[in-house]
Amino acid sequence: MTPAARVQAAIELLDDIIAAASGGGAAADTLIGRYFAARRYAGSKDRRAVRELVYRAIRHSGEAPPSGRAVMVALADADPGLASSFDGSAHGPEPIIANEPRAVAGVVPAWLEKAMVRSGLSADAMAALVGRAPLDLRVNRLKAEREPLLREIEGAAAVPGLPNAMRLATGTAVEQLPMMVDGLAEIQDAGSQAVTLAVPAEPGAVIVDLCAGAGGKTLALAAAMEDWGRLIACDTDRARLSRLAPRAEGAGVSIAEIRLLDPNRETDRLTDLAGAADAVLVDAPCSGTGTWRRNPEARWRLNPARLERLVQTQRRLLDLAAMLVRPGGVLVHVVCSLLDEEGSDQVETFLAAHAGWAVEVPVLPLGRPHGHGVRMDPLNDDTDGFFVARLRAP
Ligand SMILES: C[S@@+](CC[C@H](N)C(=O)[O-])C[C@H]1O[C@@H](n2cnc3c(N)ncnc32)[C@H](O)[C@@H]1O
Repeated sequence: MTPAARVQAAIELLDDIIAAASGGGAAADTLIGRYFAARRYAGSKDRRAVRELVYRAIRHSGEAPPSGRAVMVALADADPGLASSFDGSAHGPEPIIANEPRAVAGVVPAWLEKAMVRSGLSADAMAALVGRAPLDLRVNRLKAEREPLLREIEGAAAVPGLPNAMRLATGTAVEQLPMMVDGLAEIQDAGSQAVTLAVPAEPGAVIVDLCAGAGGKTLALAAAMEDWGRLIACDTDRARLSRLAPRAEGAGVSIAEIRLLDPNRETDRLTDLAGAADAVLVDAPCSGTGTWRRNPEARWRLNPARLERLVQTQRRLLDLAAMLVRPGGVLVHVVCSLLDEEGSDQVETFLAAHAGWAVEVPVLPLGRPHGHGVRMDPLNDDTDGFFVARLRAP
C-alpha cells in the first residue's frame, strides 16, 4: 500500500469505528481485524502502519469526531508528512480543502469533564488516561516462580511491590511465549493485580467473584488460595464466562465453581451462599474510564444515560453482594474507573443503607487513599485506573 492508501484505509476504518461507537457495535480492535481479513493484499507493515494511524486519530478526540476524514485532517494540520498523503492519488484521500471540518482535539468528552474534575483528576492525570499502556503479566504461582521466567524474556522487569507481576518491553510478542501456552503466566495489568490483593483470599476460604467475566481476577484469587477452598465465579454474560473453564484448566485451577446468573434475578442461583462467603469481590461493570489507554474509543461510547445505568447496576450488585458475606466477612468493590460516582460515592451510598458495615482502607503496593478506598491511575502508577474499597460486615 502507498502511504496515501494507508491514510485512506485509516479514514475508512475510523468511519466504521465512529459508527460502531454510536450504535453499540464492535470494538476498534475487532473492526481493524475484520477490515484486514477482507483485504489480504495488505502486508504486515501496512497493517501496523494503518493501525498506528487509527489509534493516533482515536486518541486525538475526546468527543466522537464527525467523520474519519475530519480527525485525520486535524492530525495532518500538525504533521506535514501526513498532509502530503492527501494527494488525490488512485487509492489515497482527496486533497485537503482549507475550511473543511476538523475534529476538535481533546481527552475527555465535554459532558464528563466536570465529573472528572470533581473526582480530583488534574489536567495531566486526564491526559495520561489516553497514553500508551505497558504490557504486564501475572505469573501463575500454582505453576511457576517469577524469577526464572523473568530471565526468559528479554527486557522484562519485576513490578515493585507486586510479587507476581512482570512488565514486558514494548513490542514483546507475548502470545508466542511458551509460558503463556503452558499456563505459567497470564496477561494482567499491574493495577488489576494490585486491587485483587484487597481480597483476603486465604487458602481454604469461601470467596465469591460476583462479576468474574472471563476470570482474570478469579485465576489470581485461586492462585492466592493455593487452589484450596471454594471460589464461586459468577457473571451474567454467557460468552465471557464460557472462557473461564478452559483458562482455569490451563492454569491448573480446580476450585473455580462457575455460575451463570440471570440479569435482574441474580439471587436465584445464589441462595445457597447467603451469609456464607468470607469475602465477595464485586469487580463491577463500569464506565472503564481507567482503561481508555487500551480502548480509547470507549470515550465515544459513553453517555450520561449509560453512566447512570452503570451506577444503578453497581449499587444493586453491592446490595446483593452484602447478602452473601458472612458476619465479620469482607466485601471488596472494584471499578476500573476514576469517577467518584462509581467509586467512593458508591461506598458512601452503601454505608448509608447498611448499618454496622465499616470501611477498611486496604494497604496496597500501588495507589493512594482516595475517599473511602484506594485509587491508582496511569499518571501516578503507570497502571490502568482503578478504585478499590474494602468493607467489613458487622
Ligand atoms: C469489569 S468486568 C469483570 C472483569 C473480570 N472480573 C476480570 O478480572 O477479568 C464486569 C463484569 O460484570 C458483568 N456483569 C454485568 N452485570 C452483571 C450482573 N448483574 N451480575 C453479575 N455480573 C454482571 C459483566 O458481564 C462483566 O463481565
